[in-house]
This record gives sequence, C-alpha cells and structure tokens, in this order.
Amino acid sequence: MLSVQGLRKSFGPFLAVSDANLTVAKGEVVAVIGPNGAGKTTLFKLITGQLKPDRGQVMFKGEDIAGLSPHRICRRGLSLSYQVVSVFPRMSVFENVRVAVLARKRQVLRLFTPAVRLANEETWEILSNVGLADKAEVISGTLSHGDSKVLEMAIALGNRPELLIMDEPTAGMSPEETRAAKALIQRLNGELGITILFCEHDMELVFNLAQRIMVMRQGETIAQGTCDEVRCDEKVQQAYLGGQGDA
Ligand SMILES: Nc1ncnc2c1ncn2[C@@H]1O[C@H](COP(=O)(O)OP(=O)(O)OP(=O)(O)O)[C@@H](O)[C@H]1O
Repeated sequence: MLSVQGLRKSFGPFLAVSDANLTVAKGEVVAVIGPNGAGKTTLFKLITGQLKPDRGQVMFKGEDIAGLSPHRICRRGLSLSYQVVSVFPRMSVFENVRVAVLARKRQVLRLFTPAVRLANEETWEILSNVGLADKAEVISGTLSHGDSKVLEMAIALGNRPELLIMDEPTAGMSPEETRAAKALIQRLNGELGITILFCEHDMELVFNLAQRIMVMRQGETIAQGTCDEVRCDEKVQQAYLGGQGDA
C-alpha cells in the first residue's frame, strides 16, 4: 500500500532525513522507531505532504504522492494523527469530528440538509468506535490528555482513511490510557481494516502492536523486518545500546 524509497530532506545544511526506506502492506500495523531526532516525525511529514522531499519516492496505492499537498494526499485515503493535540478547543467533541466528516464530503455546515444528517450519523459512529460517544457534548478543551489524543484519532477517522499514520499516539498518556489506546488501535486495524503506521518510544507498546518495525538512526533506515528480526539486528542493538538510544 505504501512504499517509501530513498527519501531525503534537509533543513538548510542539516540533513534530517538522509535515506528513509519503508514498506507497509494493506492491513498491516507497522511501527517506526529510533532515538530522539532520528527523523521519524520528519518522515511522516514527508509522507503526508506537510514537507516536500528533496528527493526520493513515496508510492501510495501505486501512485507517487511525493510533493503533493496534504489536502490531495488526504483525499487519497491517508490521514495523520498528530503528536501534539490539534483539536479546536472551544468546540465540542462531536463538532470537532463532524467538521472532519463534512470536510471529507466537501460540505459546509448547513443544518437540516440530508448531507449534514448523514454526517451526524457518521460522526456518532466514529465516536462510538473510539469510545467517546458519552463525551460528545463535552467542550474539547476540557478533555483529559488521553481523551484529547483519542479525539485526535477520531478526527483523523473522519477522513475515512485506508492508512492512518500516528505520531506517538500514546505520548503523555497514563498506563491505563495507554492500554485503552492500544486496544483502540487494534480494533481500528482488526475490525475496521485500517492499515496503521505509527512511531512511538514505548517499546512495550511497539512490540505488542506492530507486525513489522522500521528502525531509523540519524535520518537513515538501518533495519526493517518482523519484531524478532529487528530485535536481533546488530545495528539496532548498537543504536539503542551504544549510548545513542533512549529506549
Ligand atoms: N523545521 C525544521 N528545521 C530545522 N531542523 C528540523 C526541523 N524539523 C526537524 N528538524 C530536526 O531534524 C531532526 C529530526 O527531527 P524529527 O522531529 O523528525 O525526529 P524524531 O525522530 O521524530 O524525534 P523525536 O523522537 O524526538 O520526536 C532533529 O534534529 C530536528 O531538530
């Protein structure tokens, strides 16, 4: 479904991503790991169009999407759930998700039209899928950190993504919130069939959730494979145990 080859991005003289390579098959859960500053977030921004690569290829469903606008990439079924919560804090949980659903349908909010009725139904469905239906009327800015991150995922689901990319989905969550988020990600993948690509520093979560792992160090892909393959990889052990890692 997604194939990244030889992706490179520099900021002035600094090479943040020098050679990123990644494949994600339909239906998979794939994790990108690497020490702080390895280039994981930059890679996700390059895939989702928030940054333009200097060179390299990003093939999504057979088409090269490298350098397309985020909007056009999103329309092809690829959504990003952010590391930093970016909901509209004064809007309710329901309204935040409905905006995303209406945006996908290219509708503005004209109440009582059939399109809005359908968007309302879809919004309720998403909220119940992620377990936020009972908080639909809550003002988003008053949610706990864990619920805000789940809302972020719900907003991304408003785009009906085939591939959902999540940047540190459980960062800052309590152990209980992390367990719930893990179950949610498994449900999105298992029940709704959404392909998942995420990066995360919580190695327990990575090895529990991911079917395959890609490892970055200093902007470069140094390994890619099953959890066992990656665990046994010498370069990976060096990256994490050689004084550069944070896991
Ligand atoms: N807009 C930018 N301008 C200059 N340097 C940047 C910019 N964005 C990222 N960088 C640098 O690129 C490198 C990679 O950053 P990136 O955020 O992609 O790493 P990361 O692997 O996601 O790190 P973390 O795990 O800490 O989130 C870092 O050294 C960072 O400071």
